[in-house]
Amino acid sequence: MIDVRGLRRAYPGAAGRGPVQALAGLDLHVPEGSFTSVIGPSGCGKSTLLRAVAGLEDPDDGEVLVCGRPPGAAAADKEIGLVPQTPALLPWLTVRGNVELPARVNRAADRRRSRGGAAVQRGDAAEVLREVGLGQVLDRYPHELSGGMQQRVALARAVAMRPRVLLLDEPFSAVDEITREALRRQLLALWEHVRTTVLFVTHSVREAVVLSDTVVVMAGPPGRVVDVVDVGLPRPRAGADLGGPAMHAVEDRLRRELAAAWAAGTPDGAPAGFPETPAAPSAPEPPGGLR
Ligand SMILES: Nc1ncnc2c1ncn2[C@@H]1O[C@H](COP(=O)(O)OP(=O)(O)OP(=O)(O)O)[C@@H](O)[C@H]1O
Repeated sequence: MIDVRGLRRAYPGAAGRGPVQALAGLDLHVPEGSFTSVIGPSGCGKSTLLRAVAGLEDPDDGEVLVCGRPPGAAAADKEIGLVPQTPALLPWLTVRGNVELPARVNRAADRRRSRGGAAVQRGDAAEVLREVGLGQVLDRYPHELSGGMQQRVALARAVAMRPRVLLLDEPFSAVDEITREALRRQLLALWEHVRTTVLFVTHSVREAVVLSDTVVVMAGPPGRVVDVVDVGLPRPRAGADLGGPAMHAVEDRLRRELAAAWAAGTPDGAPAGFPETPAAPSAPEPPGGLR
């Protein structure tokens, strides 16, 4: 569903400095209907990768295909949904209005293209908002919502278009830990319902393991894939009592990989105090385990 081959992307450097090589010949394959997370140290190129898959960054070299087509073409047909780090809702539209907007814009574009032909039918905004627990606030405005609720609106807005590919860039990074856990649960339940192809950028090992089929570990800059880890936990996971030894083993492996990736991406290696030995095994999880 997503194929990235030899992707290179450099940004111009500040005055007197050379360009920043953000991605250095990166390869990635995301199968249809799978949930894939990308983790890696800050600055290793995760967002650049996501933007390239969304069609928002042109590769300097290499190829990106989404649904077998260049990302720009897939995005134009609304086959790609993007949930950014900050929800970017329109303040003059209600919750329902924000979620309906992409479908309205799309219908208008369809009508222009087909001179009044049938509009594309996508998911119902109110139904998707109910799925993310916002059925009671359809007529509220963004400033009346908490940060976590706004992020759920952004998620509902992307999912309502029923995209074949959903891209999420650290969507829960700006909310507190309790809200974050609730959002993870809702994303998991929603995804186990719609089963669209997901590429999810996160800094949280726990989040990556709980949500994903596969976790891609990146190092950099320059950004590259250093490991692809099969999570292998059974589904459905929404509402399941996770947190057993299998889950801790995957988490510990990823923490070791991240420590190595962090050191590899730092010009002088790890700073004093950075753990050189593998992280201690994870503490056992309380029942429910979605932390
Ligand atoms: N517009 C830009 N201009 C110059 N350099 C950039 C630009 N965007 C990103 N970079 C650089 O490219 C590299 C990769 O950035 P990117 O944002 O993709 O990393 P990231 O892994 O998503 O980071 P984080 O986890 O902190 O969000 C970094 O070194 C960053 O400084």
